[in-house]
Amino acid sequence: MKYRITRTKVPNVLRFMAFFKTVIAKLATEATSNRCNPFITFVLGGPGSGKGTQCVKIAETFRFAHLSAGDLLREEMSSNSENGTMIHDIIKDGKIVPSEITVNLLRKAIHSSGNHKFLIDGFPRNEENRIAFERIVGVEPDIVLFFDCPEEEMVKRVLNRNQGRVDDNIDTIKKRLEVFKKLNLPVIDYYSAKGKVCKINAVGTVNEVFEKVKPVLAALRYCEGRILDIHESSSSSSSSAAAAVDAATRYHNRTKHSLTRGATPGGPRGLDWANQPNPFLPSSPPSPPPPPLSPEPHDDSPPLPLRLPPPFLRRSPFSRLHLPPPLRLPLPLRLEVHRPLHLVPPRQPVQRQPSPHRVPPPFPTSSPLATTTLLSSSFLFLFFLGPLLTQGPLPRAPRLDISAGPPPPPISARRLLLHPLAGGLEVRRACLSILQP
Ligand SMILES: Nc1ncnc2c1ncn2[C@@H]1O[C@H](COP(=O)(O)OP(=O)(O)O)[C@@H](O)[C@H]1O
Ligand SMILES: Nc1ccn([C@H]2C[C@H](O)[C@@H](COP(=O)(O)OP(=O)(O)O)O2)c(=O)n1
Repeated sequence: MKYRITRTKVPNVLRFMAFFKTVIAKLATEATSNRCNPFITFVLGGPGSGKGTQCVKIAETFRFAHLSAGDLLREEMSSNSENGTMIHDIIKDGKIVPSEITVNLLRKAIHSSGNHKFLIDGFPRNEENRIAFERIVGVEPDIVLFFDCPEEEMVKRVLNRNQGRVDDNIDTIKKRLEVFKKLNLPVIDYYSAKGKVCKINAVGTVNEVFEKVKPVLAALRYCEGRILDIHESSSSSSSSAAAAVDAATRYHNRTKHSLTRGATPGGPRGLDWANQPNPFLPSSPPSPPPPPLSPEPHDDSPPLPLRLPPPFLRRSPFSRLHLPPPLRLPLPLRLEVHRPLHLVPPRQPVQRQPSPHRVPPPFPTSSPLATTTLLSSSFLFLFFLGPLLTQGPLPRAPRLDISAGPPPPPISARRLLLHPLAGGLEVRRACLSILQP
């Protein structure tokens, strides 16, 4: 069963192309800004667990910017600012400074640092801190390092710290430990549930603990598909392995295999996704063609107007979508787009065989609604309408072939095609017809 799709109003299609270009540009901008997001590591643990000590080593070795919330607050406290006395009193009492103050200090430090990888030490201390950071700075941590240390060890270390801090005394430390258990552990639980916490046993010498930290940081090179420029600056036993990884990373960054370059159409060195192989071609051998459809009942009813909900009707009514007589579409469905599939106009038109897109079985056969959901507007848009309309001149007869297997419950073609389009395909005044050849 074959239907021909023709386009009748070129200016409308141009408008649609402009819209499509805008969408692509927006996606590209988002992708770029994602790449520029800072890499945030929250470093948590009780008072005296060794957060600051380990942060200094991590920052040196892996070139992170180290921002200690406590240090920023102490600086603010001694700068005679209007909040100085308040901060002093809160810290001395072992309590937590209002989030707005701490987060703004952190935000300024992040923006002025010039780095893009941060260790944020001693933050967030409570849920309020966490929520304020997400609201004001607008990012979540990529990972959370949690230094787990027994209480008696923490007390011993704090009392030996000897930095003249107003809160390093036995009375304040007891309160801080209570605050840690009551307010900070729930934050750690929150990030644990999100799979972001890396718990490190903080017992042992400084170097022993650092040996446990190092592999965590080294693994971040490839965190979430991003290649971070995380390199150990000190010589290490694994330096030859690291050098091999670096060489591979540099190679990938130089070539079209780069994960971070050329993601926009017409990118550097002519890398253009449009010229890349069609990623949707099936890798397995094609399955045999489905048996032909059973004969259809004749239907003389006039073509159905395509009803689009507002706001799609704002400018002008959508044109009619001429549908053939009701068609039994047994399952599974197969859509074939007889056009090369590109999302942007190729420099050189590439001739390709039709690319069949199987709607993956098992198809839910019981509910027509479930079926139409699979053929959603974005599906049609991405795989059929969008590519067609951005290709420049259409071929004489672009075809959308719908073929189907033996008949389980019948589904009307009107329902199948109207429902997804009416669901929100944002095409203004495009004029499409589906015609029987
Ligand atoms: N692994 C360790 N073993 C023994 N002492 C440590 C260790 N790590 C840190 N210290 C010492 O304990 C004290 C508290 O460490 P610090 O890094 O300031 O902890 P935090 O930032 O978590 O409060 C410091 O005097 C530090 O030198
Ligand atoms: N997010 C934060 C971090 C620290 N503070 C206050 C309260 C803390 O007891 C002090 C000292 O913090 P700091 O991180 O330097 O303390 P420790 O390194 O855990 O001993 O600062 C805060 O109010 N909010």
